[in-house]
Amino acid sequence: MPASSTMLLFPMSSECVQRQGVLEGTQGSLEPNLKRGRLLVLTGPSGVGKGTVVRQLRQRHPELYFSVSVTTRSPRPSEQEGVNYFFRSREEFFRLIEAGELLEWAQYAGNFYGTPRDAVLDKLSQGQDVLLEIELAGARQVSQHCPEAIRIFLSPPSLQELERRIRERGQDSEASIERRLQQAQQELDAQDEFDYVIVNDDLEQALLQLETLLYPKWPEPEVPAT
Ligand SMILES: Nc1nc2c(ncn2[C@@H]2O[C@H](COP(=O)(O)OP(=O)(O)O)[C@@H](O)[C@H]2O)c(=O)[nH]1
Ligand SMILES: Nc1ncnc2c1ncn2[C@@H]1O[C@H](COP(=O)(O)OP(=O)(O)O)[C@@H](O)[C@H]1O
Repeated sequence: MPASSTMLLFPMSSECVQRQGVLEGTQGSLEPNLKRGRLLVLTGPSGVGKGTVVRQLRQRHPELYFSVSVTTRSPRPSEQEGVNYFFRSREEFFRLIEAGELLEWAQYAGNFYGTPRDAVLDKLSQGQDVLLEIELAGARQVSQHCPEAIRIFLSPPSLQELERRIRERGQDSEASIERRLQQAQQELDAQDEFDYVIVNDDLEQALLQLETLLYPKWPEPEVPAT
């Protein structure tokens, strides 16, 4: 597994924000010095622990806006409408695509998933950091539109452990588990495209790495000796 890369974080600036101005009809009227939020993209194979990491991160950083996606997948017993996803019919999902209401969308393991555009762009323009937890094809679309997005790949310690986690979670049918595992290798092969790779072996360590890269503590200025 590749180690975490050491690229610096970039502030939100160009295309994504310009598109935002165009889309919202606000270009030119935006406060030039308004601090933009950062767009953070978390990707990784099913079962690696994205949801677990995101839950913990949100508890520690309630100021982070988590984008709730739209999906055509049926809710799992533990999931709630509007909290985990907006669960919609395929017809409604395709209507959202047609209406340009999704920032990105993709098909994954037989279902469709997409990011509601307006909420994300509103929060960014208000200076709030936004977190997307999305799969590979969606992450690639975001990279094209918003090259400043900070892309993080969560990787498992091994494929065996990945399978163990998906099975232990006990939320998916056997067919759905098979589809997710088939997809996993393709996703792992693409991890070098990301700005950072974090291996989720020990959960606390992975969270710490994620927090360190998202919220780096700048060195205190040295106090001159008197
Ligand atoms: N492209 C895209 N992928 C999404 C979106 N929301 C969730 N996903 C991804 O879809 C995949 C399947 O999600 P889900 O059915 O919840 O399964 P899980 O990852 O096994 O918990 C995961 O990789 C999610 O990160 C979205 O809005 N857009
Ligand atoms: N570091 C870890 N070590 C062991 N188990 C983990 C770890 N991170 C997550 N899990 C477990 O793995 C399973 C899948 O995690 P989940 O967050 O649902 O993955 P994803 O959202 O990526 O599909 C869950 O049962 C979760 O408790």
